[in-house]
Amino acid sequence: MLVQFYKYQGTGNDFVIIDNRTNFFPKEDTKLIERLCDRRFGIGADGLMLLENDPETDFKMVYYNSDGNQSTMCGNGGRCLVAFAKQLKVIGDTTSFNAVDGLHHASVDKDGIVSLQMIDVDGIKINPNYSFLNTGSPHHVQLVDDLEHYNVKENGAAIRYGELYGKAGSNINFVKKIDDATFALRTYERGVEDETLACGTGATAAAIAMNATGQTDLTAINMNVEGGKLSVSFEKEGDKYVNVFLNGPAKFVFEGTIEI
Ligand SMILES: N[C@H](CCC[C@H](N)C(=O)O)C(=O)O
Repeated sequence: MLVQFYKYQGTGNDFVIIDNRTNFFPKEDTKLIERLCDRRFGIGADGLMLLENDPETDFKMVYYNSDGNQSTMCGNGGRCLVAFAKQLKVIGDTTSFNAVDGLHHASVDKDGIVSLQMIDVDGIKINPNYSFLNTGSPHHVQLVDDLEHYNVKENGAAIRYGELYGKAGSNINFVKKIDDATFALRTYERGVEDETLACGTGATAAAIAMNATGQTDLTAINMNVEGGKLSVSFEKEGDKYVNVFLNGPAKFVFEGTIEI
């Protein structure tokens, strides 16, 4: 079967997107999804998303990591899917959609910046050398001095597969403070099993963790990632973080067809 696909990227976190509103796609075929994400034998991407119909909202988001397994929420993927839905004229400049972690609202501004509301965050675990929180996906966050030269893949894999996070694992974020309003971030992503150029739920987790651990008192924070610039804003309600938004570009790269 010949399938139309669309390639999007959000600050270098890249995705294959397929319009699956007719429910034709073989969602259980892990090997197929892994091949479509393979950068030599397939299209190449950090993840694959299906746009599907949803009875309550504009659409449903289904997300798979490049290992072919369905996974938890993808922030950059969610932003790219909103841009795709706008391209398809499924939505205008604002939308509500359902994803694995529930209902999301989003908007697209005149410059194509997509602002995605993330889930509320509470129950942050703060340890002396790292924090752990869930922003739709699980994230370990730790400060690193020489982030530029840090071996993210080796050190990230060691923590992700170590005793801290058991079978489920976690995404691993390494952060460096630039100033009170800006942090640099590099992320080892679970399910990609490598560093990605950006991680949206990771940027969200890092920004909240920097506030929760007193690195900054600000609630609107710039996150400089390898693939560009994201920003995160939120409000504190006691120990909870609400009205959490992940903002940044989400760009169409190319479209094509592929035999599956
Ligand atoms: N790899 C993540 C999901 C994608 C997260 C990332 N691409 C984002 O933008 O949030 C996980 O399995 O927890």
